[in-house]
Amino acid sequence: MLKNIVGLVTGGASGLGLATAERLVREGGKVVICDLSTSKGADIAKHLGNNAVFAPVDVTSEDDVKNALDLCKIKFGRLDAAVNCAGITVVKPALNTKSKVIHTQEQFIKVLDVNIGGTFNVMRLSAAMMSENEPDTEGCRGVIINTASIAAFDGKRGQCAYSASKAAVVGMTLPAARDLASTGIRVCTIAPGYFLTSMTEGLLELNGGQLPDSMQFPARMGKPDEFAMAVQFIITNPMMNGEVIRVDGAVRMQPGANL
Ligand SMILES: CCCCCCCCCCCCC[C@H](O)CC(=O)SCCNC(=O)CCNC(=O)[C@H](O)C(C)(C)COP(=O)(O)OP(=O)(O)OC[C@H]1O[C@@H](n2cnc3c(N)ncnc32)[C@H](O)[C@@H]1OP(=O)(O)O
Ligand SMILES: NC(=O)c1ccc[n+]([C@@H]2O[C@H](COP(=O)([O-])OP(=O)(O)OC[C@H]3O[C@@H](n4cnc5c(N)ncnc54)[C@H](O)[C@@H]3O)[C@@H](O)[C@H]2O)c1
Repeated sequence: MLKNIVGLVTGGASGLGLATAERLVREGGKVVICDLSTSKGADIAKHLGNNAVFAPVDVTSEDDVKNALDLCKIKFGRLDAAVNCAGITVVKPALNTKSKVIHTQEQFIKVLDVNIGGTFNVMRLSAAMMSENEPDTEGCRGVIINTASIAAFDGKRGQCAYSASKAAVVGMTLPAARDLASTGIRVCTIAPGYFLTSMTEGLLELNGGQLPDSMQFPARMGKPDEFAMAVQFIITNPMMNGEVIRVDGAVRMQPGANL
């Protein structure tokens, strides 16, 4: 149960973030859906009803995130959980050994800016708002959940930028938990494997409809709500802090193309 939990979910208009927003509302909570102004976030919030509101946010923008937190305060009065799902990827070898095309520095930096900078921006500003909460019986004032990827550990060819960004999200988990412990704010990271979202759609087709041999069990793509179940577990378990959890069916990515 997430009754009366007020959450803020970035990337909440699609995929894993959307599933998280839907589960929050379904389980009795409230949610600020943060996503790009070009996303379907407004329609999604309207569909979810009075316990959901949309805030147009680029997670790399301090003003956008501050405006979303102000909206959260006005609409719901507090913030208990921030879930960073917003993220992008670039699939490109540092050097394509066949075409001799070199990965651009701009593309590399852009991925880091959104995936690392955006995550940190939301973490720091959300923590400031959570620190105003009255602590619960455990002394807890809030929880922050970031999204890495198994690519942080098993990066494939073409994933230098993406894997670097997700390894950084992994790397921030413990220091952030240490920074915020005295305020009673917990910080965890989920490292998903293959989940069926718009980010991964077409991957299976590109792979000739074949799942990777390294997929163990269950031998299928994950469902976005199975990610949201992990979010609910972390929110509701006071001992979950400073840890990274792979949610991947024991898959370990191999070097090659696609999956
Ligand atoms: C361009 C579209 C690609 C597919 C789109 C994928 C969308 C990505 C969505 C990711 C979302 C994140 C999901 C989540 O976090 C979990 C994951 O990370 S899922 C994994 C997602 N997959 C990827 O990110 C892509 C992985 N990489 C590739 O698909 C390809 O490597 C490439 C980057 C598209 C480059 O393709 P190619 O240039 O054809 O090179 P290949 O890697 O396929 O190799 C072809 C051939 O050459 C040999 N070779 C290539 N590079 C090297 C090298 N540096 N050294 C030695 N040999 C090399 C390679 O062995 C192959 O030979 P073969 O095996 O065929 O004999
Ligand atoms: N799908 C998977 O298999 C998988 C696996 C591991 C990790 N992840 C990670 O999970 C997160 C969610 O991915 P998804 O699969 O749901 O992808 P998705 O593309 O369906 O959703 C990502 C959302 O983030 C939003 N977004 C992108 N840049 C933004 C920005 N600058 N500001 C605000 N919002 C922004 C997009 O508009 C989109 O709605 C990402 O961080 C991704 O790297 C996904």
